[in-house]
Amino acid sequence: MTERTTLDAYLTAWAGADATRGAVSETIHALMGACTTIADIVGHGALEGAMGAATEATNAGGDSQKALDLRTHDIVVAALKDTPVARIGSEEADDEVVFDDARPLVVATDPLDGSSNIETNVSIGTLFGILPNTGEASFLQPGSKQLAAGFVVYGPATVLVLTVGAGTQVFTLERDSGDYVLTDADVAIARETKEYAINASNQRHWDAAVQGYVMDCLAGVEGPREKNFNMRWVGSLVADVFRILVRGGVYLYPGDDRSGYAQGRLRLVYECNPIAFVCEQAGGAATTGTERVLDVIPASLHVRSPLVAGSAEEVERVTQYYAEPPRRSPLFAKRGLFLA
Ligand SMILES: O=P(O)(O)OC[C@H]1O[C@](O)(COP(=O)(O)O)[C@@H](O)[C@@H]1O
Ligand SMILES: [Mg+2]
Ligand SMILES: [Mg+2]
Repeated sequence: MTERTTLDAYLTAWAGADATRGAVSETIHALMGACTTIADIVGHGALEGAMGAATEATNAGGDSQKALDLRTHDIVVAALKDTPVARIGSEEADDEVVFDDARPLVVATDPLDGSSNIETNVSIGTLFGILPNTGEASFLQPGSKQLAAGFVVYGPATVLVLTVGAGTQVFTLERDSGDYVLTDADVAIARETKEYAINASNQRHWDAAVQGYVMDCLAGVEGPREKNFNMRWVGSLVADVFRILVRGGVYLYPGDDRSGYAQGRLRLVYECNPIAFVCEQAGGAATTGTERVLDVIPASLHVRSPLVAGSAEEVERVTQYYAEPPRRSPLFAKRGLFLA
């Protein structure tokens, strides 16, 4: 990269004299202050104490909250207190945090994504979506109304994946200066892929469409896809999607027949929508299986949604399994895999 572009320079150029864009820029700047603090905490690992320890508390989704879930929520809230943000909708608070409804924006956030990976020294992250403040129903706007969205991955490097609706950009935290430096401009997700990501331990609970899709991937060159697939599953949405931005792939968290999982595990407003916006702006796609994620009207702040996101052709292919009656590949019929 010949020219060094910082996040602040990028946002200043994008915002120009536009007041709304200025407010969005200020909000992203404040969010990144929080994320740098979180990156520092995460980077200390066990020296910070038991970050992955379960607390007594549970969130609206029924997950038991870890110490770092609560700490990161507090850090994000504190960082946005004196910004253009009127309200925060966070995974870790049942109710919205309301600052001042005269302000123009609201922020939806999953302050700590990948909670089950905290203790394992595997990448975790923070997701956010910024919406116009429309009052009490602000978080019930579809994801297509997001003014900006993205996520930070706390991995070997701390990276910010950001879209302000003008492509998807990757910035890397330069630890010495504290700057987020543009390291991959206008990311393009490969349209085709031979790699998928799904929690295969739930296979017996999947619907027929996902059963059929994965079965045909597993059939490899001898199957209907006529190519061998690889599988990767980090178990942190942010890390799995970052890999997809880098080398293509598709992430699936479908609904399944476990109790409470009819709409999958992920939350629409602060997980699926930011991912969908980032993927679409990188030339990829995101669907529930039957509907574009960004078109879904959220029933509530914490509502769940199935998610299939990543390489455009592969996402489209998954939607075909939902649209057409599932079939069994001859290979699987012969070998009896997955069959009752
Ligand atoms: O291991 P599971 O239960 O299938 O769920 C994994 C998924 O759940 C999540 O951890 C949900 O996010 P949280 O950690 O914010 O609850 C995703 O990051 C991940 O992809
Ligand atoms: Mg999450
Ligand atoms: Mg979380």
